[in-house]
This record gives sequence, C-alpha cells and structure tokens, in this order.
Amino acid sequence: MQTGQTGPALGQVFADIRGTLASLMSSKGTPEGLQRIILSWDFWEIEDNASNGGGVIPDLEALPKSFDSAEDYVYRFEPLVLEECGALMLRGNEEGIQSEPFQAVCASHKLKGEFLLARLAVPPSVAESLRENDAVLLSKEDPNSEDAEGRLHAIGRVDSKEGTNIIIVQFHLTAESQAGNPAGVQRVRAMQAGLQTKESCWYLLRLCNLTTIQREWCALHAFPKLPFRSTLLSATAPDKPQEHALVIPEAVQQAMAAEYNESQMAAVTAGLDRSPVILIQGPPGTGKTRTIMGLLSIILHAAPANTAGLVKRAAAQPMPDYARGDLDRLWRLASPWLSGTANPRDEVVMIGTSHSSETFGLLDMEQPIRVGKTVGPKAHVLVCAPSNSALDEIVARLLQHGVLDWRGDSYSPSIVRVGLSVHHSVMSVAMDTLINKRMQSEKGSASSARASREKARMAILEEADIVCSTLSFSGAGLFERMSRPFDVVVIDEAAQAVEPSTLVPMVLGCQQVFLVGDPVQLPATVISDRADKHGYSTSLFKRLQTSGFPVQMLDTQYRMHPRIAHFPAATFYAGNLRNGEGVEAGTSRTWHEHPCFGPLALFHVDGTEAIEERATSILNVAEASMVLSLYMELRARYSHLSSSNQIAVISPYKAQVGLLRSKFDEALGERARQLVDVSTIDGFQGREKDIVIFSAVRSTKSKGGRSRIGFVADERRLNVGLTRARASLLVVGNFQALQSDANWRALVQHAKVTGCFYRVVPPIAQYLGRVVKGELGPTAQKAKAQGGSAFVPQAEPEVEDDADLYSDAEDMDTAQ
Ligand SMILES: Nc1ncnc2c1ncn2[C@@H]1O[C@H](COP(=O)(O)OP(=O)(O)OP(=O)(O)O)[C@@H](O)[C@H]1O
Repeated sequence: MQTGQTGPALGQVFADIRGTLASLMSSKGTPEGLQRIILSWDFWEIEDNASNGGGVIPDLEALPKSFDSAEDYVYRFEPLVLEECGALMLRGNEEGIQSEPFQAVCASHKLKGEFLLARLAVPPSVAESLRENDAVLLSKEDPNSEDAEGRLHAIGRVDSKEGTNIIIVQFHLTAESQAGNPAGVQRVRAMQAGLQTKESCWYLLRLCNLTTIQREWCALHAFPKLPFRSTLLSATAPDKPQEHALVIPEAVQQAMAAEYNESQMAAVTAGLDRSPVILIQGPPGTGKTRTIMGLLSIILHAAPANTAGLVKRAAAQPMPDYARGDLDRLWRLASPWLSGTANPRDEVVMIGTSHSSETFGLLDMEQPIRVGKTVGPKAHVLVCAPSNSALDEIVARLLQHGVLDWRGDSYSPSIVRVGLSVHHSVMSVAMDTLINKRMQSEKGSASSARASREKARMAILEEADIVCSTLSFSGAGLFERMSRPFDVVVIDEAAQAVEPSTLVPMVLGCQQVFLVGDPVQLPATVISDRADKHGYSTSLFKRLQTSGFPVQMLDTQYRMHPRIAHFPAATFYAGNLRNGEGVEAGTSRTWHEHPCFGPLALFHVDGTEAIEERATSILNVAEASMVLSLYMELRARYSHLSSSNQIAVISPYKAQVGLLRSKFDEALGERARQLVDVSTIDGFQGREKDIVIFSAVRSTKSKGGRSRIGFVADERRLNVGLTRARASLLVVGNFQALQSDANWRALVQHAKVTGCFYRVVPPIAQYLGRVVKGELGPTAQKAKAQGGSAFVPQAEPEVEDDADLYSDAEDMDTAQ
C-alpha cells in the first residue's frame, strides 16, 4: 500500500461521493430522480416479492395524521408513492390488461448522462400504441415464458418516438444503481452489453404509464416550498388574520342569499378571512357543484373589507396615467390572493370601470379595478378534479349558468379547459379550440405556426379567469412555464384523490386552496394493497378532517326522496343531513302506490354467490334474475318507463355487472344499453337516476363472528350505493349473509320498521306480480295479522328485537 497517496486519494473519493450525493439529492424531486429509482428495479424480483406478500419497499411505515417537518412529510410519502408505482407496473402483468409482448430490435444506442437511450425498431402498430413515459419491460426471453424470470431484462421508459416504427427507450444500467446487490450489478452490465450488441433482438412488454406518478413525485418534492405547508403539516387551522379579511359586494351577497341555503353560504364565504385551506364537505345531493359556482363568483369578485376607508385615501392621491402594459403589474398589486397576509391592495385601492386612465379616477366606490376583458382585478383560479368527467361537469355548469359579477348578475367568465378527453359538450372552451380561434384572428403572423400556437397557448392560460384541469394534467409542463401563477385552487372530489395527487395543482404558487369532497364516499383507488394498508388512500381532506380541522358541511340534500335519505343521513352523517324544501314532492312518483317499488324496498333473495370463470370477481344468478324481474314488472305497469333511461342497476362486483348486462341485452335487445345503465357502484359515484336497483351479490354467512361479505361491507361503498336514487331505491340481496355487517343489519331493521322488507319467494318472475296484487309482502302480512284487506293503509309495525333475522320467519313475508 502506498501510504503517501492514500490520504489525498481517499479525500478526493469522498469529495466526489459528496458531490454526487449532493447532485443526486438536489435532482431527486425531478422526473429524472424518479426514473433513476424505477429504472433500476428488477421486475421479476418485484413480482416475486409481491407474490410473497411483499412489495418494492421492504419496510413501509403507516402515514401519521401530522408531520414534524416538510422533510419528514416527503420522507414518509416517498416510499408509498414508489410502492404504488411498483403495484401499477405489476397490475397489468397480473390481470392481463396490457398488450402482449412484442419483438423489438435495438437499432442503436447512446449514453445520456447516467442513462442509456436505446433506439428500438418495433412494428408501426406497436409504436403507435406506446406513449411517452410508458414503462416497458425489455427482456431477452418472452416474458410470458417459464424461462423469462432471472434472464436478461430491464425496466425502461419510452422517452420519445422517431418516425413510424422507432421508439427511444431510456434505461438506467449503472452499477451504482444496484448498490449492494452483486446480482443486480451483473444483470445491468449484461443488459448494457446486450443493448450495445448490433441489431440485438428483444421482447418488449408495456407495463404502465408513469406520467401521473411522475407529476405526483415532483409535487411531493416541491411541498417544502408551499406557502401554507405548516397548516398541512400540523393539520390544524392557523389563526385567522381578520384585519386582512375580504368582503363581497352587497349585490352579490343578496343575489346569492336567494339561491343558496345557509350551509352553502357559509361554505362559499369561508375563504373570505383568507384562511389558506378550506374544507367543504358535500354529502350526496347537497349541491356541491352549485356551491363551487358560488365559490368562483366570490373568489373572482371579493374585495378587502376595508375598501371604503382606503378609497378615501386613494382619492386624495390622484392616480397616474397607466400604460396598458402596467396593468398586469397593477393587478398583481391589487390582487388580495397573491401575497399571503401582507396584502398590498390594503394599502392602495384602485377602482373604476375600464382600463383607461379614467379607470383610476375613482368613478365607482364599490367596484375595484380588474385587468382583463371584464372590469376589476380578478384572481387567477385553477379548478381541478381527479377525473375528466367530474371536471367537465363543472365546466358544463360554468358554461350553462356562468358566475355572478359584482352587480350580482350572471355573466360568462373566460374559461379554458386544458388536457385530454374533453367532453364534446364543453369543447367550445377546450384549449385547442381557443388556440385555433386566436390563430385565425391573428392570420399572417410572421412567426412559425408552432411558435405562435405555443404563444397563444400561454396567453390563453394566463388571461383566463378560470382554468380547468384534471389534477394530474395540472402537473404538465405548460403550467410550469406560466409567468402568472394561480392565486386560488379549487379541487372538486378532493376526497377521491391521494394526497400527493392533490399537491400537484397546489405547488403552482397558489395562496389558498378549497378542497371540496366527501370522505364518507369512496376514496381514491389505490392499486397497492400494502400502500393502501399504510394509509396511502387517505385523502388530504380526510387526514385534515380526522385531525379536527374545521369543515364546512353542506347539510341539505335535494336529490333523494326523504325515505331514501333517512337511513344514510342517520348512519353516515350522524343525522346532520336534512331534506331540502320540496324534495319530497319533487321525487314522489306514481309507482310509489305499490310500496315494493319504493321509495325504498329491500328484497331478500336466497341466492348463492359464485366466483366467475377468471376468478377475479363474484356474481349471483338468482339476484340477477330478481333485478330483471323488478325492471320488467315496473315497465309493464308504468308504460312510460319502457322508454325512459332513468333506471340504473348497480352492483359492487364487475362479474355481476357483466351478468346483468347480458341478461338485459337478452331481454331488451340492442336498446338495452340506452334504457338501463348497468354499472359498478364505484363507477356510479357522482351520478344519479330516478330508479336505482342495487344488487349486493354476497351470500356467505358470517363464521366465527367474522363477516364474510368483503368490500360490500365498506361503509363508503354502501353509502354511495344507497344514495344514487332520486325516487326509488330497490335493494336486492341475501340479507341473511349481509346482516353480519352492522350497517347492513341496521338497514334491514330500518326496512322492517318502515314496512318495506320483502322475502322473495320463488318463482321470482311471479313473485312481484303477487306482491303488487297484495297477495304477498309486508302489506299482506300486516293485513292478514289484522284481519283486514291487503290494501288498507296500515300503521308501521313495531320494532322487534330479533337476534337472528332469519330464524324468525314471521318477521319476513310469510304469506305464501
Ligand atoms: N340551495 C338550493 N336550493 C334548491 N335546490 C338546490 C340548492 N342547492 C342545490 N340544489 C339542487 O340540488 C341538486 C344537486 O345540486 P348540484 O347539481 O349542484 O349538486 P352536485 O354537486 O351535482 O351533486 P352532489 O352533491 O351529489 O355532488 C340540483 O338539482 C340543484 O338544483
């Protein structure tokens, strides 16, 4: 050993390591940071771990309700994001969702930093089906063959495409990426050599798309820069800085008071004290969308509470003649949302009606100036939702009804809907439509079409009052390039998003965020069971709410007949959900003359659940027959229903949905799909129909005191299932099994007490006919017991204390 040289050499090594670590740490929150991690994974190892109950991250920790610091927050969320990413990659492989593997030839390669970019030639149809950021498995053997595991393979990411048949795939094949794993080092070296071999042949399998997870990863790492991070970390509301409170114009207040109930008014005005985070809980049918419309009117037109006094001060100092170009700067000065607690608009208030110098001549005491096409300073608002459909519902409502201006009159604010899969009804405000319009009006411009489209895109984005995007798309590059950040972010269905997903729009510079949702309905779908068990599916909304953060609860429902709303209101909302005025009259229907058609009816069918062929879901044939019989009976008796599309059939299980669809197809022919909407409960969240028939499927009785009805027992799923119907909710199930769950049992009790519990007696097809005639069912039973006619109105039966619902045959419909 040459001792003389050891010191400096080691010093240099440590310096290099420190340098490398520092650069790795600083780039960790970038897309490359995530790619560096994911592309070093051994796909088959992850799969083995998963089949043994493990995952990508060996020791996951449950998420706490609050965090010590921003670093602690990032540190705890990181493994869960990675775990979910691993599960996403495996999912396709397990469920056979993704395409079959394809053959690819490596045409050439090049190194880019620590990554290797391989140019792979694939059939044009494959190239077309792959998207940028798709994770792919490149393997020497067919991944479906027995020999594939352990052979030469690596996870890559589609970086870009060339022509019609070349995809550029990025790999991370450095020995450092496999630190501490000699087998891994061997694998990546062999892989690198393989890709460097001229025209080497491979199998390529698409795993999943990484775009959303990449955006969440970047947002997570931007969390330490959030202005209101301490509120999110501690999960406690900060003290309210009342001196900076905003008010809304009197006219707006009056116009809204006529349209909004008290809880809606409280919700839409909750941000006027400039609290950075506001939670609005909207149980089913409580006017969440209407509340968001009101919120937008207020966000766009609120002004500082102390405007009147300041106006006098401003009047004493005549305003200079402002050039048009200064307006944006002035707007920023005037905007209350931009600057947290110290708000410059409290110092200088500008009022007026146009952009001329007269604007600042204090013409109108009530109206603060805005910059843009309409008058007065306005906030730049981003409205997000987890899904395209939820988002387009808001956009459609905005287009239909507009928002209120400072006079309380409705007008159309400038809106842009960015992103993909825009519903045709809102296409008029889609980004591409607006760009095309603008380009047409600016024909003859010297700049290239591409550059001017880009310029137009940014201008539209910055000029719009309201920008609408899905949560994921708000992480797209164009938002980062904006020079005018968003002041306020409104997130609809916020309880249906994992927390890192909610961060994506928040890190775009806003000062205030409104989370609107309902944690008592279904949460985000998390693919990884492990991540789910460790709290990853808990939304930010739910985490804050369960920590005692104040929540504005919308407390009046306008959707359901009161007899449908009664049980969910009592069970899931602690009785704090009242019925809107006129809702009973508005949801009463002729078919309610027969209690078996609602408003609420439960039908016990002694069916048996069965596992469907692919063993991934469950069905129940007897229940499907009963559902079809109910529908046919309704149709036969109320002819207008035979052409109505106001009937939905929902079930927790996909296999049951499939079975029901085929039964309806058989019975109704090609019009079946238009007439009856058959869907999973999860797919029906946020929707409603006049009549909803709910098939619960499960029939396995509890054993050893343990419920065996799977996720049908999830109260959020039950809540969604029971709150989709406006006029009639007809539940078909094996209640002998379902009663093992406390909520289901309570529902059965409720149905018995209110005389709408029916035990279906085979043959099913005839049963309903006899019920309607009064020969069977609770009414007949009561009538018989009281020696009266079946159709004489009866008092409600007494509540019984029945330890076992099914041992007491008298309790059911016994008139057979
Ligand atoms: N204050 C109100 N007074 C009368 N009707 C109202 C009021 N608020 C909402 N509604 C009615 O309630 C129904 C549901 O409202 P809206 O469509 O805004 O809610 P949503 O967000 O779509 O539903 P959900 O609460 O299920 O998410 C609509 O028919 C609406 O007209």
